[in-house]
Amino acid sequence: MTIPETETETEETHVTTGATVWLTGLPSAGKTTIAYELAGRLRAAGHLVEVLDGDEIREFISAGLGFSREDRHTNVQRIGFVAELLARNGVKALVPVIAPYADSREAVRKRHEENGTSYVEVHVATPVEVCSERDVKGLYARQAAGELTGLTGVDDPYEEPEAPDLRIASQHQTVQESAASVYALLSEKGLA
Ligand SMILES: Nc1ncnc2c1ncn2[C@@H]1O[C@H](COP(=O)(O)OS(=O)(=O)O)[C@@H](OP(=O)(O)O)[C@H]1O
Ligand SMILES: Nc1ncnc2c1ncn2[C@@H]1O[C@H](COP(=O)(O)OP(=O)(O)O)[C@@H](O)[C@H]1O
Repeated sequence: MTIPETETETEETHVTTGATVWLTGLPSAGKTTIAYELAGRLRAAGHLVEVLDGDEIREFISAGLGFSREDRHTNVQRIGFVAELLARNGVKALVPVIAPYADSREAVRKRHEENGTSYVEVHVATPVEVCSERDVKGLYARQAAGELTGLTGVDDPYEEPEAPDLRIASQHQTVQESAASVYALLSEKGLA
């Protein structure tokens, strides 16, 4: 069978080194913004990219789950499963998801290791004071007003990664600088 020329060209121009890049951090830390900025840069360089946005995942794959420790763990394992599938098949799976518990994140890392799939952990380490000022979705204000409990980093735990591949102090950087630092890390690791 003759492969149409256009398909051949498409295959040749795509970078197919897959990896999961997990951006963990507090609400409003900058996870989603950095993920989409990085996605644009990677796509421009020919990478296959998917962003597994926490809000979208909770609407579909994790519909019905809340924010208890158990539900957050289940949510993170489901996302980790999908990310690993994508990464194993040549996609850069960018995951801007809080993932507040170290054991949940470790289980995802282990699953990647078992499958020989690259996994990169980025801690978007914006301090809670800055996050609550940004308050992109108004969650910090709602918590302060007593309309919401169990907000990560305020009255619910966030276990900081002890040894992430990269820690980003987004309060001292532009979005472009933060995304560039993740891109540079991927380059160092031979993934970009
Ligand atoms: N109680 C509480 N704590 C933390 N976050 C909350 C809560 N209620 C709603 N939200 C919003 O839910 C968004 C998705 O959360 P995640 O799936 O990333 O959380 S988790 O990893 O399962 O803990 C998360 O998105 P981001 O703000 O982008 O981090 C929050 O905006
Ligand atoms: N260096 C930076 N990296 C990421 N976001 C930043 C940075 N500096 C300022 N911001 C701002 O912080 C906010 C982060 O929101 P968002 O990405 O939705 O956070 P999260 O996904 O962690 O909840 C955005 O308004 C973004 O423009």
